[in-house]
Amino acid sequence: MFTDTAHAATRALWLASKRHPFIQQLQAGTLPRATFRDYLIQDHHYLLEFGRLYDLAAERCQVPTQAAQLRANAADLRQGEIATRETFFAEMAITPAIIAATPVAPTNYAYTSHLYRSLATAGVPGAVAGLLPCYWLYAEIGEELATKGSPVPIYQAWIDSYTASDYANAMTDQLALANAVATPTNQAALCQIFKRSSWYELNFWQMALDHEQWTVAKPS
Ligand SMILES: Cc1ncc(CN)c(N)n1
Repeated sequence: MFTDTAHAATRALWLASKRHPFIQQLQAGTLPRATFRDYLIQDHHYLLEFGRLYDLAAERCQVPTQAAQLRANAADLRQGEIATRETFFAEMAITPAIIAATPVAPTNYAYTSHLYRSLATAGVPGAVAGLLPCYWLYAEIGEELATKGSPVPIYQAWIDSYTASDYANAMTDQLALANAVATPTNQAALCQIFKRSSWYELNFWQMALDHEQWTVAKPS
């Protein structure tokens, strides 16, 4: 199955994400609040693009049941993960104006661009493969962190949001969709896309930890 192959091919990258200092500090409660705040702002930009990708993939999808699932995924994302973050934003004094004034950081821009590229070059299966590590890796990180928890309530709430049953159900549907769109012909390309998304997931933690900025000048 495609998901087994992709998961096996990215084991080392995923382990690096699970052991990343951002995750370790979040679990220990030592992650600076300013770092988490910046992560939330960048991640909001990311999640908006994620929803748009689902919409675009749904528009292009020729299989009605899969198109319906992609549309449902977009709705679930907006009513679930994106909506959940509103309580975090209130606690961290993150306003729509602050989000709008914060440029998308280079790694975030590159990751979301990779997702659009995956749709452009490998169609709906490419988008599905590119989006899958986002769900799946966070579910695994949430599961691992849940066993220890975090002493900081907002970090614990973040962990809880990835172990909630609706997130787990969405995960199962994503895996089934990925296996449905994979074929012997496209599987190698999908695996490459999945791997690259996994690499960007790892770099996203580092981006947040570094408060990454455009080094020369922000493109307008
Ligand atoms: C970058 C990133 N990757 C994954 C997730 C979990 N949906 C997220 N919120 N942000």
